[in-house]
Amino acid sequence: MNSSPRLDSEPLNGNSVACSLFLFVLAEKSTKKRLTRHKIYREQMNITALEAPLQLRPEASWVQFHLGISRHGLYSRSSPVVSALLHDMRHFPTISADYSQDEKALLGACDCTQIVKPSGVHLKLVLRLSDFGKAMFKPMRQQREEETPEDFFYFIDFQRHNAEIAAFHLDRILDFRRVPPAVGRLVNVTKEVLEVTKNEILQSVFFVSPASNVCFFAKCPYMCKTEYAVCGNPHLLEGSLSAFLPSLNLAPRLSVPNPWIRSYSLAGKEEWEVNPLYCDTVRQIYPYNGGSRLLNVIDMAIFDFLIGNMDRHHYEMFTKFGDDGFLLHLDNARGFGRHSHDEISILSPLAQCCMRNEDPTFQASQLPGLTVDPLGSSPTLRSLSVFDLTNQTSALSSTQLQYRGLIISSESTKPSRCRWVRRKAQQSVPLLRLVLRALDRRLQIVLETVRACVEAHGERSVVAEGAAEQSAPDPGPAHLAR
Ligand SMILES: Nc1ncnc2c1ncn2[C@@H]1O[C@H](COP(=O)(O)OP(=O)(O)OP(=O)(O)O)[C@@H](O)[C@H]1O
Ligand SMILES: [Mn+2]
Repeated sequence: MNSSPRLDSEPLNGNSVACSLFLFVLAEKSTKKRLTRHKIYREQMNITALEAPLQLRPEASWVQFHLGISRHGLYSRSSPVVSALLHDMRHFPTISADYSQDEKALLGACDCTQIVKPSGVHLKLVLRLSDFGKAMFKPMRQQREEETPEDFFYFIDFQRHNAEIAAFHLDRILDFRRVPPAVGRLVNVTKEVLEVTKNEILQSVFFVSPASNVCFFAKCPYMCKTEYAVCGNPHLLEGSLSAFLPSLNLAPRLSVPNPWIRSYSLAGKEEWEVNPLYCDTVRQIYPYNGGSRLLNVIDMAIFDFLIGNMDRHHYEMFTKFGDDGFLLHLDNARGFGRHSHDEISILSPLAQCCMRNEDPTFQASQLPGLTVDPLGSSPTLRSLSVFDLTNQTSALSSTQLQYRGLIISSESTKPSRCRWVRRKAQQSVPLLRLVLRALDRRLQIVLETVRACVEAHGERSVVAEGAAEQSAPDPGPAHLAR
């Protein structure tokens, strides 16, 4: 188990969030030298300074997002914070940019033992916005409508920025609320990254391509070639912004290897791939031998099957919520790669853990967005219509709006770019329909799997009544901030 560095810290409260904000400002103020150097750099580069207003607002959407995290999920069902946060992440100017911690590990700038799996090819940046909120920026690496080639291994698959966005909306529709809010944005890599970053290494990896576009790449020990760079057009680069979780100091998280992890080598096979009774072993081992952890892993498998994500090597949890806290569905960039193929192996935790007796496999409330009727002649899904393009439910229109968010956010940009984005969006409409069809199809497979289990072992031993949270022996604190 790969645990986060500070498991023993005090519970997070509102004061400590405010305190950390002030510490941040103090830290920023105290690094005068660095700022001076940066100022000189900006003057040399003839860059107009984007001065950050040192104003911290406790009502800032990202602060409210952090304070609203509870043992039931990252935000509450009716939380107004999410839309405010999405708006702010899309519109607020950046005041700084840096590599993420795991990318820094590759540069020797931090302790590699604290990093789950450093990845250099996946260029991503941490952007700080003018309200001091942070977001993880994943740039567009391939055309939106491109399917992953059949011969690609999942671990060399591209990261898809739009998969991060779509996964957030699907997770929200399913009522899991375990994916940090994510939004699309056109980032001006010159103004919003190069001109605001204090990281000299990041500054040094910028270059202008033969087509006069501004590009940059990750400094990494392998595959550091300009063909792996990302480029603006000439400055604007489409990407996803995911809201940052509270820092590990304030809200420690565990990173746990997924028991159904895949082999990250060309020929290797993991035990779950060859042993159909693998779940019986997992079920006997802490923490999967009690509480709702195994059910949560099954939730995650269902989510991953729906989005087609084979890259769930670890999951993270807030330590404060204990063993039965929710699993964070972080990093969904390898979802939605192939709408024409359903990867059944992702459902293995659900299929293999179909229980024969005692402990029921499913909580009736497990898929809160779904009405699971495993014995019904045709499995029904309360929110099936949200995936149906012809059925305009409010949930659907919000999803579409977000898919179209990239177009909306481009309206303020240059006309040529607007036309380009609009053309792309038009091209992606048939794709959207294929993805929605895949979701419908996969949902039927999930419900079919549950039904087969019920048919084999009887409903009473498969489906339990009551919420998983209520059955937890020690529910722990309800709120991250209390
Ligand atoms: N929204 C977030 N807030 C805070 N930390 C995050 C967030 N998203 C990701 N991280 C941290 O950054 C790490 C890397 O992120 P992510 O997995 O999305 O990128 P990646 O390039 O796919 O990396 P890897 O190859 O390690 O999976 C995560 O394991 C997590 O600890
Ligand atoms: Mn990843």
